[in-house]
Amino acid sequence: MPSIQTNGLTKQFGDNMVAVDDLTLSIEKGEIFGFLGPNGAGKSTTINMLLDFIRPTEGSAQILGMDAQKETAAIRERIGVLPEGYEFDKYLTGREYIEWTIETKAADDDPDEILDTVGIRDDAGRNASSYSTGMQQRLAFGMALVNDPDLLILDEPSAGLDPNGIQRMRSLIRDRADNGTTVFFSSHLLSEVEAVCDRVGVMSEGQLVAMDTIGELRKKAGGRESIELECATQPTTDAVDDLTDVSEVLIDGTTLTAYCADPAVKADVVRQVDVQADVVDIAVDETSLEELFNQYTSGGRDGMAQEEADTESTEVPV
Ligand SMILES: Nc1ncnc2c1ncn2[C@@H]1O[C@H](COP(=O)(O)OP(=O)(O)OP(=O)(O)O)[C@@H](O)[C@H]1O
Repeated sequence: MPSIQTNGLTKQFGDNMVAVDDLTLSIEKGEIFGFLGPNGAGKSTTINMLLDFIRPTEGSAQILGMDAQKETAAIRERIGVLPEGYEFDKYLTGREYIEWTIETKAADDDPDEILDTVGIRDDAGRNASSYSTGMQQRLAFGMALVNDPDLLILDEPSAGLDPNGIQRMRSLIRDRADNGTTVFFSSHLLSEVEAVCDRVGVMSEGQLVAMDTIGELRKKAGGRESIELECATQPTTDAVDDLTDVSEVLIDGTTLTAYCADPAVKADVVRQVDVQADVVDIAVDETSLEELFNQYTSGGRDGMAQEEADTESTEVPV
């Protein structure tokens, strides 16, 4: 049984805004799934439907085998949620928030242990509203960990965290997943996702345009490599115009950058440019995560993104 299963999940706001469009995905127990996408891609709307904060226009979602709309109370008992921008009021301390969550979930966690785990025990007696953004994020994460949930749903978990906090969050996520907890988290931080996720889904304009491991996404994106040549004189694009596997050429002064669809063409690029402008230095770069992300999200339902969407939709178990 998948921990999260959605079938054709769709949310339309008003007449024109389709925030989530026909989303079908399946996330297995113990998996760490990164839900990626630029601002406005539909990540939070999806999470809000999974949590029954808003109702889908069409489609359905099951959480831990239960209907997300009909069995909300039973689901809440078994999941931990870190919402985006949790707002703490000025009446409760950090410890009281953890104690309140333990009570609400009828759990038997030790508040100090959780405060220690997320690194805010020393500040537990202070009003949570006076915490820095990162400390509030740690506290909200601590609340999500109460009752050792079977599924953690985290909306932008590293928002506001310093490098130490991000590191702690990553290792906690890994630990929990190793113990069988499923983790679903949204992020627009590609490095974050690559560091911790088993698999990612990429959203763009409400649609799931790709779903795979980062390594596979990189491969499917063409594994585009760039080669940067520093020349003695200014090169022109003529030197590489005839090479079909060069997808793009940029010239900046005496530097020529060629993007190669097939890595094997790099040697030809060097040879041709050397004849024309005398190559003095060479640097090679794999597709950066940033570029990869742009390739998947800039095309929307057109171009490569569409091909990926079509491929992926046949692979999604329903
Ligand atoms: N209540 C609403 N009414 C109308 N439009 C909405 C509503 N909520 C979200 N939207 C729109 O739906 C789209 C998806 O928004 P959503 O918040 O799900 O994106 P997101 O991927 O979580 O973005 P971010 O990374 O910025 O949080 C956006 O265009 C947003 O403006």
